[in-house]
Amino acid sequence: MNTELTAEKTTQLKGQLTPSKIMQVGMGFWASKALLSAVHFELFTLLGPGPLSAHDIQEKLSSKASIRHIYDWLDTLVSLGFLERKGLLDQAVYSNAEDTDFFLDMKKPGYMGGILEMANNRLYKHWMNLDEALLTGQQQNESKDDPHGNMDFFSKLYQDPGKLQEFMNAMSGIQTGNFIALSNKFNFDNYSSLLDVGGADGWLSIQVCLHHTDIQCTTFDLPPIEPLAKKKIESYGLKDRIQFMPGDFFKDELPKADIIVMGNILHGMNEEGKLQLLDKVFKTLPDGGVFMTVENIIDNERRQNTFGLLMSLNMLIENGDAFDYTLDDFKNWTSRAGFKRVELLPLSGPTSAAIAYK
Ligand SMILES: Nc1ncnc2c1ncn2[C@@H]1O[C@H](CSCC[C@H]([NH3+])C(=O)O)[C@@H](O)[C@H]1O
Repeated sequence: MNTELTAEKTTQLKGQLTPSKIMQVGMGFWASKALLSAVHFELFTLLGPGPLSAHDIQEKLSSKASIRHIYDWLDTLVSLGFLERKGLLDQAVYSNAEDTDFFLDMKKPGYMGGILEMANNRLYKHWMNLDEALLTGQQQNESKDDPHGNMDFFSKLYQDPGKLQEFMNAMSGIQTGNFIALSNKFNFDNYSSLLDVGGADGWLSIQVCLHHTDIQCTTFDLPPIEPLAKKKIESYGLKDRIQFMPGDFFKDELPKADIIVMGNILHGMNEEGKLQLLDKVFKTLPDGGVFMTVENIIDNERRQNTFGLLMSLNMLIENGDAFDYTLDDFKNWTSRAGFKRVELLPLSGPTSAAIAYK
């Protein structure tokens, strides 16, 4: 059978094709930025107490843009489902949609906008240089001119207290659902101690302790984090159960624990750094101990987890030669370190816990 496409068939085929997905993704930064600006201006917090008109919003933002453009921005957010609206233009009042009210009102406990604040303030402009990153393999963030890789950019980032706090909030924002899911899904009953390496302000330890009364946690991170972590741990009344230990996971010994967790740590390393940390973790754990990472583990076929794949490109932007990985990769590295078996525990959305048993 002649399988060549005739001119007529090609035209027919093209008739069925539409560029809508290409346009949606290609121009997706418009929609992304409209939402990120709303987070930046705390629009969903402004609307927390109740509906406002476009004029009210313009005034509260001290905006000098035309009211027409304020309508355009707000109605974009309506069309995307992030706002609700009654009436039209000068008769309209705007209110939060259910999800933005829950997750993006800073005055509500479910607020997770930290990651979007950081996306607006840092990642958006660093991603502008993805072309350069793909050609050079070099990181494109604040440490672009002095790159060292393997998460070394933190020493520079943390010199700015605003950026330090913003980064902590971003990490809590992106991981809250995952840490709660991990606390619910993993059986912590057989273990009495947990160490969270690179535990930031202690959010994972807090969630585990809130869900399980018999476990003691240590959260290990760089010294500048200590005051923020202690404050947060105390605010949950957990200072007797969660200890902050300052240190450098490459240079210092890790404290002993039955379970060692790393959330979004291994992906920030090149392969050598990953193997070095895994060796250290294996030596620190007792027999029967457990190691788990909480990351956007890419599916083994590398076709499904778009967010995980994009996160890996984000690691190129942030660290140069660092990358996210599949469960097969994890199995390969952990078995080289000496672990017996691995399993995958899906958490929320694109994130899973990859678990290795000693
Ligand atoms: N060399 C290092 N030693 C200890 N902590 C580090 C080091 N380099 C980076 N970090 C910390 O690693 C964390 C990476 S971000 C991940 C934070 C958290 N585990 C979460 O899942 O949300 C940050 O809190 C950094 O301060």
